Amino acid sequence: MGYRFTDLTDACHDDWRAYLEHDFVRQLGAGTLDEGAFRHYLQQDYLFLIHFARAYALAAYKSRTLTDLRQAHEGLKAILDVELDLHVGYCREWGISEEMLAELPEARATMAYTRYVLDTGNRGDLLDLHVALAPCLVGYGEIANWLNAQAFTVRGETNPFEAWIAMYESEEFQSAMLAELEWLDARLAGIAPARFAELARVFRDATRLETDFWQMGLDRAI
Ligand SMILES: Cc1ncc(C[n+]2csc(CCO)c2C)c(N)n1
Repeated sequence: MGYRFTDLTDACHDDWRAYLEHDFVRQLGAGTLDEGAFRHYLQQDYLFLIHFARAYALAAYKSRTLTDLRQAHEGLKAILDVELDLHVGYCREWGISEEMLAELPEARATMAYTRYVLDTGNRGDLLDLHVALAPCLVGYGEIANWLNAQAFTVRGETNPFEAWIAMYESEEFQSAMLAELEWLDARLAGIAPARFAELARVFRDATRLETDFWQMGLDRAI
């Protein structure tokens, strides 16, 4: 019997749901999230994205096939050439200047999560690294879909966080998420139970660090 991505979420069901359904996410969907908390999250997310780009560079280094090397290169380019600019533009709309972003102190939750991902990729292989990144890549797509299914979610102009939800429900983002799921399902299909247990631990750790990232936003913690 082969493993698949859903076996990772099943193996840490409560942690996975706690991340997807966090108060930060609920308040964002309802449009009631404190704007200062959202601004704090956006600022730390800028630092997160920079380390995420480094993780793609590590994925390039860890690649054993030209296909994986190209995929990592595309991911790195997408963040450096497109997503960071979009994020800086979005921050500007929320009153956060590029100068402020350049001066930001890094919150402990940001450090913990991003360095955990990089360390997991460093000591492990490309699959370890992808599994450490999966709560980020797959989780945000699932969060947008989950929010859309909740009665409390407010869509449209009246929700100040409409653009955030729209970004992660977009066809472009959802198809990137599906491509990642396909990649993971193909690799997980051939592994032994002991290897699955290692990966399930990585996935659970990274999921809990995503939850801490939401909490850091809510608490405006540094
Ligand atoms: C804490 C945190 N976790 C996940 C994401 C989502 N995200 C960041 S980079 C990326 C892949 C490249 O598009 C995705 C899905 C985020 N923004 N912040």
